[in-house]
Amino acid sequence: MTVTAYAPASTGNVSLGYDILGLALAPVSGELLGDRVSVIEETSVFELTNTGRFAHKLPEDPKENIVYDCFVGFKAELAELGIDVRPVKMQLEKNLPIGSGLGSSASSIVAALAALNEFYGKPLNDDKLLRLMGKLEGQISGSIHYDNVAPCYLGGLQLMVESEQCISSSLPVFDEWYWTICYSGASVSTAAARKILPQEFSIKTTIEFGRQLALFVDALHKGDRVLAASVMTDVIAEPYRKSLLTNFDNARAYAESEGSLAFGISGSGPTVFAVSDSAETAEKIKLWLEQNYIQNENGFAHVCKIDTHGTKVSEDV
Ligand SMILES: Nc1ncnc2c1ncn2[C@@H]1O[C@H](COP(=O)(O)OP(=O)(O)OP(=O)(O)O)[C@@H](O)[C@H]1O
Ligand SMILES: N[C@@H](CCO)C(=O)O
Repeated sequence: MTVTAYAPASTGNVSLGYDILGLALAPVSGELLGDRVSVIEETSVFELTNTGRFAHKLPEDPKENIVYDCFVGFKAELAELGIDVRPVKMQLEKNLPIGSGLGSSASSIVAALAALNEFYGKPLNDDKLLRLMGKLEGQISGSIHYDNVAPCYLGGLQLMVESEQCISSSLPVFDEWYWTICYSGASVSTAAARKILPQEFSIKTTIEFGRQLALFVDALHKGDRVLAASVMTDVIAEPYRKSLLTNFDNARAYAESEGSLAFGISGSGPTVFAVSDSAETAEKIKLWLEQNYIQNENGFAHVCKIDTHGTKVSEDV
């Protein structure tokens, strides 16, 4: 029986929470914005076929696809439980662009592991799966960060806890907020965008980062949208990364002139996001970004809400 998992796009950092905050995205149009991975059947040799809009951007060798590493990692975890996993035939529908800032590798990893786990009767619990997802994401970006895999798998707005007991905790969200996202069509390597950041920050920046994050979480729990929006600025990555993004300052200036509540880089970019409290403003910003931020035929924009469901697994998706 074929098992298919859909894992949504995600925004890491959310400006103010570098590596600590992430949220899952669902276009209000109802379109899917995420990868789908199917486990079709057991076979004698591992097989992977790629379909979808961005399949042609994937490595040609299936063994260089992160989905293969997911299979290898999953097999090793099950071996520790005394369960033997035979090679499988898998399919990846690659709907998210690579190096987009939308958690593209995370989406493939999460969908692959969720589908494998379901196919084998759920031998791994959420915690084990999340730790494995983080490890595989770290393999690609150079260091483990859960701010894409956790919201992608669990849905909602997630705060990275990373304790022995728990990887991630779900935060309250504002249903009134719209998240306009726009991918320019360029590719930014997450590993490279991490390398350009300083290894140390001043005490002033450190205090500002902590203050903002604390106030944001407090504001979410109090339901104070004005306070939450007022601290959504990025003192860690944006000052260094924005030079990688063509037309970033103009895009921010336009979004702010239209009354957006916050504007920033999604993950390591080049996707940007704007938060608005009306569908009309969100659509207006989307239109401007489509006309002025997109650079080539690979780009796109969506008005989204937070995807509170996360990964969906089904035997007949
Ligand atoms: N299924 C896959 N999906 C995405 N990238 C993959 C996949 N398999 C292998 N890769 C490789 O992993 C690397 C992903 O790079 P990177 O981490 O910069 O992109 P990303 O995860 O798509 O970024 P982002 O999180 O910003 O969307 C690329 O070198 C790509 O070729
Ligand atoms: N927190 C990660 C997200 C990458 O999508 C980073 O900004 O490098």
